[in-house]
Amino acid sequence: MTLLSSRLFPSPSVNHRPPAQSTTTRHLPWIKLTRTNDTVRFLCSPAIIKPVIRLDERFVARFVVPENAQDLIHNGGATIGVLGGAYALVFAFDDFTRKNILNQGLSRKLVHILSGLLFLVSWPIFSNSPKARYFAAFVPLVNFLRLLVNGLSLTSDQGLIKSVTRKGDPKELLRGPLYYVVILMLCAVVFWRDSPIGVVSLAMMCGGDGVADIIGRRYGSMKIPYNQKKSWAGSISMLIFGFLVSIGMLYYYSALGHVQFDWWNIVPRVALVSIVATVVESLPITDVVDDNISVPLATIAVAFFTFHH
Ligand SMILES: C/C(=C\COP(=O)(O)O)CCC[C@H](C)CCC[C@H](C)CCCC(C)C
Ligand SMILES: Nc1ccn([C@@H]2O[C@H](COP(=O)(O)OP(=O)(O)O)[C@@H](O)[C@H]2O)c(=O)n1
Repeated sequence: MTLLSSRLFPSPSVNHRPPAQSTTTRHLPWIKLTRTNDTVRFLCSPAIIKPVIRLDERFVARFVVPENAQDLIHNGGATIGVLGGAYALVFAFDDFTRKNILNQGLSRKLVHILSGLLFLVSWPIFSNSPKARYFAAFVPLVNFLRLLVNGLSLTSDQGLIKSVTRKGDPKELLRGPLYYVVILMLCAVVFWRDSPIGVVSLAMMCGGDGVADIIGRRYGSMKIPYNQKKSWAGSISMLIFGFLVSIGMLYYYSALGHVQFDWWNIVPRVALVSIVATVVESLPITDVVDDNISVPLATIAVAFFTFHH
C-alpha cells in the first residue's frame, strides 16, 4: 500500500492547542481515507498512485520549462519587440516627412542616428545565453532583406524608401543603408555586449557620423583643407558626439553589469578611437568606400589594438 498524507487548511501562523484525537475512516474503491484531526491519509494501491504520479510528472513537465526553452521564449520575444521597434521607427519618420514635420534629409539622418543607437540600447533585453546575440542580429538581417528587396524594386515600401533615401531612388537602399545594417549584424555577432569594440564602433558610425552630416550641412562653411566636401564643424561635432555617446553606452552596459571598466584607462582610449574614426570619416574616400564601411571598420581595427593593448 502507498501512504500519502496532507494537512487540510494548515494554519502555521496561528498557534492553536491540539484538539482531542478523533479518527474517522472511509473506504472508497482502491482508496482508504483516514482523517485524524486535520490530517488525512490516503491508503491506496500502487496501481492507483503510480498513474497519478505519472500524471503529475507529465502535468508538471508541461509547466517546468527547460532552461533552453526559457531562453528561446525570452530571446524570441525580445527579437519580436526590437523588430517591431525598427518598423515603428521607420514608419514614424516616414509620417513626419509626409506631414512636412521633418525634411527628408533630416529624417534620414535621424533614422541613421536612432536606428543603431536604439539597437545598442536594446541588447541588454536579450538573455545571457551565448546564442542571444544571434537573436539580436536577426533584426538587422530582416532589415537587410527588406532593404534588398526594395532596393531591387522587387517590392515597393514607399515609407522605407522616403525615410531612408536622399532622393527617393530605391537603388540608394543598396548602398549606405545596406552597409549600415551589415555592420549592425557584424557588431552584434562578433562583439556583442561583452566588448567595448562593437559598442564604440556603432556609436561612431550611427551617432558620430549622423551628427556630422546634420551639423556639417548647416554650419560647415569652413571646409577641411584635404576634403572640400567635409567641414571642421561636421568633423568636430562627430568627434564630440561620437565620444560622448561611446562613453554613455559603455556606462550603460557597465551599470547593467555586462562589462566592468577602469574608467581612467578606458576614457583616453575611447578618445583616441573617436579621433581616428573622425579622421577616417573626413577623408575624401566616400566615392570609393562608403563611410558606413570605412568608419566602423577603422574604429574596430583601432579599438581592437587600443583596448587590447
Ligand atoms: C538611413 C540609414 C542608413 C543610411 O546611412 P547614410 O547613407 O546616411 O550614411 C539607416 C537605415 C536603418 C534601417 C532601415 C533600419 C535598421 C533598424 C535596426 C536594425 C534596428 C533598430 C531597432 C530599434 C529598436 C529601433
Ligand atoms: N565631417 C563632415 C561630414 C559631413 N558633412 C556635411 O554632411 C554632408 C553629408 O555628409 P556625408 O557625405 O558623409 O553623408 P553620409 O554619407 O554620411 O550620408 C556633406 O556633404 C557635408 O555637407 C560635413 O560638413 N562634415
